[in-house]
Amino acid sequence: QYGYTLPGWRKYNLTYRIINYTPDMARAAVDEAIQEGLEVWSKVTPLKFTRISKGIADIMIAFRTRVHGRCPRYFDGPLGVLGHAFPPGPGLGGDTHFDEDENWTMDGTGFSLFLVAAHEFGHALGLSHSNDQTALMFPNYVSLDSRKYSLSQDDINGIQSIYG
Ligand SMILES: O=C1CC=C(NS(=O)(=O)c2ccc(-c3ccccc3)cc2)CC1=O
Ligand SMILES: [Ca+2]
Ligand SMILES: [Zn+2]
Repeated sequence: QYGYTLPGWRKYNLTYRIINYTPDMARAAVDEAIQEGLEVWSKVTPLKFTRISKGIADIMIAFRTRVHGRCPRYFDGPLGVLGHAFPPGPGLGGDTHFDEDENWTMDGTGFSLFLVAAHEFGHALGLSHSNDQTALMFPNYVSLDSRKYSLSQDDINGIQSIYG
């Protein structure tokens, strides 16, 4: 059963901004992985994501290492934690950071940015972890072939319990 849900966004039109890029992947590949990670959720809810290239977006996306900016959570170097996202809300709410010390790839060798992004965006939309090991919100990374990846019913029940 999906984890209990935090209050979600009180609007369906959300903006996102990619602050910086990882050198591990082509920019276009990063843009695509982020867009697909968001589409996983917008496909099953009334949510709409609009990309902006400057100013403050609801979901600010950045690649960071160790202690970074005014973020209260830190990264731990290669492996371990791959990313973190803040639940819906003003300011840091919704912001999603990826650990730049990881090897981000789309070919299955390193970590799939698409998969980790989809998981983190689940948090940025208000979902917590699920104990259903087939769920995207399961706490442990399973390197599936992200091409044929789809949401589990548990994820869908969870997100629709907030934005149904
Ligand atoms: O709140 C937390 C705390 C710890 C986390 N660990 S992680 O960054 O290594 C991570 C773990 C699992 C995933 C994942 C799980 C299922 C499918 C795809 C990715 C992504 C990131 C991820 C996270 O969002
Ligand atoms: Ca790490
Ligand atoms: Zn952070």
